[in-house]
Amino acid sequence: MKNVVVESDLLNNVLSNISPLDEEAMEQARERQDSLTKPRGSLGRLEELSIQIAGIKGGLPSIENKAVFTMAGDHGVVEEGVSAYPQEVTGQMVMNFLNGGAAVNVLASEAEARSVVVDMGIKAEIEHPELVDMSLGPGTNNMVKEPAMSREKAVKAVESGIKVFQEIYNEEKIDLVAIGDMGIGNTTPSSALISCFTGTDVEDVTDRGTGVDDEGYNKKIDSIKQAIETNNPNPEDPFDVLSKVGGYEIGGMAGVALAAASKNIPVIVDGFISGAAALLAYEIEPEIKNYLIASHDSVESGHAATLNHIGLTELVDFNMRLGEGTGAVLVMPIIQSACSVLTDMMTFEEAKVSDKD
Ligand SMILES: Cc1cc2ncn([C@H]3O[C@H](COP(=O)(O)O)[C@@H](O)[C@H]3O)c2cc1C
Ligand SMILES: O=C(O)c1cccnc1
Repeated sequence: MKNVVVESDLLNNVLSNISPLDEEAMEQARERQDSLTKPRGSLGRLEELSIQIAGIKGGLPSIENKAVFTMAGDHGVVEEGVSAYPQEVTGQMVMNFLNGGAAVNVLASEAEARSVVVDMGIKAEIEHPELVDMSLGPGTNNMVKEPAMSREKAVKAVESGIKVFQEIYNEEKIDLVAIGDMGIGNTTPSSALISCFTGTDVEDVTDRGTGVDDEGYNKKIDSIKQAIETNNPNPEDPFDVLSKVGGYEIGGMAGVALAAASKNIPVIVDGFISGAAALLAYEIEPEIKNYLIASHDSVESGHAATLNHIGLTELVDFNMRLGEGTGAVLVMPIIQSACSVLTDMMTFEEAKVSDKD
């Protein structure tokens, strides 16, 4: 673990329960893969995935219950003109999630995954029985002028993600988790976080998000640079970085990921923003790396810096750049297939197929 001072029993308890993968279970899975009726290694990434998940779960994996956590937050920095869309879209999309009309709903339904929608701090006031209210306020401060949030709120954001996960998990066990985001402007703090944690130049981790024009793109780069200069986040201290240039939903997603890993559950990372959250979780506890599965290669160019830094390789590249958890739920059936191959295929001996000499 990094030298992080964490002022939270809840968080420290979760972190202490993120263990190295079960090597024995992985070796057994590897041996079983090699005994199944196929040339060795012929199912490629599916084999690797099944071995990883066997290591996470400590035995032959079976995946039944799946959930996607879509965490929403608003961002003070939108007043700098960094997004192509107006801020009210955040709340409107949260309503859309609750009414089942968004891309993540459709894809989650295909994957038979439960959709959990969390208000981590949006401007709109929404009353809905299905909305999980963890609001830390009506959006962050404008990070160009001041820290996006206090350190207390940064810790609370991660704790809130942990609490949401634990509550849902206690209702019904989950075998596979996806993290997703909603928050107009949130590619801006994501780029800032990624730049700070990976040491990559701001220009190289900043892209066009919802599709800003050249003017918006330049404002975005200037805002990120200014925010980093004004607040001087310490890259060695993940909560300092989150508080100064982050977002509530980014902290929330990191909390969900850490809590899921502490229960031996694989966590599927979606795109750019969810990637920034995974990176934050990794900076808090590097051991989480083994629990992460990168779903897709976001069009947002800076995503590669995140994946390279953690050491992840995406499963698919579908030219997607939406967020919400869409890419993550899309690959759920692939992950499930990987596990089914390991558990349900017959061995050469069982199927009476001749193995190679
Ligand atoms: C209708 C709509 C639905 C979305 N769903 C996810 N995002 C995505 O776009 C936003 C980030 O891009 P930027 O930083 O450029 O604002 C986030 O809300 C992200 O989840 C959406 C954006 C829009 C407009
Ligand atoms: O990769 C993503 O998740 C993404 C990229 C751009 C805008 N919103 C989300």
